[in-house]
Amino acid sequence: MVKAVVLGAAGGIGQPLSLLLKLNPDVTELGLYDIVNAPGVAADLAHIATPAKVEGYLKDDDGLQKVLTGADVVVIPAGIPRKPGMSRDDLFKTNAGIVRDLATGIATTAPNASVLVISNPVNSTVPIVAEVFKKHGVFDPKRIFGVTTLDVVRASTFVSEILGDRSLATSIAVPVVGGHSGVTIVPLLSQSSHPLPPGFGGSDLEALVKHIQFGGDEVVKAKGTGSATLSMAYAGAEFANKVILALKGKKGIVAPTFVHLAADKAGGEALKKEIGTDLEYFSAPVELGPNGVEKIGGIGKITGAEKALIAAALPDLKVNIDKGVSFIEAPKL
Ligand SMILES: NC(=O)c1ccc[n+]([C@@H]2O[C@H](COP(=O)([O-])OP(=O)(O)OC[C@H]3O[C@@H](n4cnc5c(N)ncnc54)[C@H](O)[C@@H]3O)[C@@H](O)[C@H]2O)c1
Ligand SMILES: O=C(O)C[C@H](O)C(=O)O
Repeated sequence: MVKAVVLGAAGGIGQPLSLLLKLNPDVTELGLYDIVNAPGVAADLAHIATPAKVEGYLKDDDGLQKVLTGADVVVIPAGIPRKPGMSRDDLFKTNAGIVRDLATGIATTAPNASVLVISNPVNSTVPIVAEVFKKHGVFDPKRIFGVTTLDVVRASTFVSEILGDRSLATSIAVPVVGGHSGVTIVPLLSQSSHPLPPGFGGSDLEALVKHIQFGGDEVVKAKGTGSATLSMAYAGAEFANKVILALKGKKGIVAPTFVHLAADKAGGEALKKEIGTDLEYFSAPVELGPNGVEKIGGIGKITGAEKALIAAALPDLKVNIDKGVSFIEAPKL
């Protein structure tokens, strides 16, 4: 029995993500919440012949509390998206408050749920959720995840294009570490499961790295009115389905995700040493388990250029993380 909940379920990401979660046969209950249209989206999805019972709620009549009751996995795509010319950080002033309020609802009604944060800026919204949980005395770093899967999906797709075989895209795995914005997105292409062609390097490699780091900007520019929704729904469902499988006891599932490094003390400390930082959050390959984060993996062998990319990511990451933490200012634990 798994209850999955989507907060922001009527939005551009929320609707296709809810559809994909409805298709997961392990989901027995699907709770949808939004400030608009969630009951309608729920009524529509409820007719799909898969096991999940679907319910939709609005803010009135304690909708947030109702949807979160009994939740095992809560995915948050609530909040405004970018328009051309905006950075993800420009979304902070609107989305920080939205995420804080939703996290407060989770902390009080479903403190043991795994929380998957999609709302941008992820590098700041994940610390916001953590600080809210600390304030309520229910902080468990093993259960709070920043969803960076779209960067991994983009890396697989773009590498398959370079290899000239798109059919490989679903089997190509490239670890993407750091965070989820611009230069904090660090693809470790030297560790691609399918190596790049011999001689691929120099400006071609730099262009590929930029394509992955700024893939989100490309979509924002092409759409003109918002950001990636369909590819994000795909990526969000892929990550949520992994979390659900691990929750149900499947072993050995590893995925990059932005986590508090105390989620695995030994792994987190080793990672900090490896990358030379005292940051509390980083996206790293994480082994998932029934209680959330099982193990934080290291970076492993990387090239000099990749070391430089990690070093370039750290200052921005620190600014983003500090901004999220100070927005809530929980008492230090
Ligand atoms: N992590 C990632 O890789 C990634 C990728 C794409 C988009 N995003 C982010 O996801 C967020 C959503 O993007 P979108 O395109 O779906 O936006 P959208 O505007 O289409 O949908 C957002 C939804 O959130 C709802 N909402 C707003 N305030 C709410 C609240 N307090 N409670 C519940 N619901 C609320 C809105 O009513 C709307 O339905 C944005 O912040 C965007 O930047 C993240
Ligand atoms: O680019 C954005 O603002 C949305 C998202 O973070 C993405 O990477 O597509």
